[in-house]
Amino acid sequence: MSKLLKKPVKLALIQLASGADKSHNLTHARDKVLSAAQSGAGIVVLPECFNSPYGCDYFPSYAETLLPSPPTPSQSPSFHALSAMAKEAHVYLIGGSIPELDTETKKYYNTSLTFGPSGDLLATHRKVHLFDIDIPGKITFKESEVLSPGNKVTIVEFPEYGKVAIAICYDIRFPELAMIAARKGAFALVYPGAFNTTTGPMHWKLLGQARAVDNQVYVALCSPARDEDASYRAWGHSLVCDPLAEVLVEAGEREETVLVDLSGEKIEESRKGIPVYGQRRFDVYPDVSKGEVRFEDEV
Ligand SMILES: O=C(O)CCC(=O)C(=O)O
Repeated sequence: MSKLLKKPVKLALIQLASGADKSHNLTHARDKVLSAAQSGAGIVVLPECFNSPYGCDYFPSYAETLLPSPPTPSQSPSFHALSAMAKEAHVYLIGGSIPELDTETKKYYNTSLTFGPSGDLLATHRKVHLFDIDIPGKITFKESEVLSPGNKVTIVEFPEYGKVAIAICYDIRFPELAMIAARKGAFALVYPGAFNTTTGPMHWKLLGQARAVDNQVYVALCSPARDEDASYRAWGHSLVCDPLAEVLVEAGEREETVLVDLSGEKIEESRKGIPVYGQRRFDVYPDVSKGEVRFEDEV
């Protein structure tokens, strides 16, 4: 048995086409999750903001309340839909992300919910690094105008398989999160994300491969499908890199589900062949996974 990934598993990334109608987005996601499970997937991933269009203008009107947990169905229809689809499909479901409103603090977050095959909530990740960029003439985006950042590293244990790290989109640009998760024993880093037609071609695949080669783990990036009429045009190209940073599977721009088999042996082989994993010089520089790392939400 592999140390990190207890048994092989099929991973599905659903490059979902979402629109303005939330309840349609939820039923559409359910259909896709069920069909991924029918194709043999044990772990299924949805994209960032899978229940809404993506953009600062949309966060408040689509936001749902998650706390105290569990929320009621009227506080969070997406929580209940995700829980039900995980249970019905009997999969581990990394439910992309949804806009969240904490009614106590009045703060909005970009939040990912992960459910187990019994429909139980396993993890919540609020996007830690907000997408604030300004490339003149190309793209200016300031999530921090509306959203607040999360404040923890998220690693979730899937009892049948092992540990998976979850972070959202822009979080992938910060290698520390990935390094910490890999050194804490994650076999995969999963990023629901919605890059765009400027930074997508520049960095999407490169960042997936970079996090994989640095950490010798699987890396999965799951985008929404591109909507040419939307104010924010997602890059698409959902992909999975193996621990040698080879891209195993890559979607196009439209709605599509990509499936790939993950095996623990592949992680161990890659680490045996190129043993950087055990050659680090923590006498020369610090190990970011040690010391001040927050794994729990600050209340
Ligand atoms: O980092 C990028 O280029 C895109 C990030 C993004 O779209 C996001 O965080 O939602």
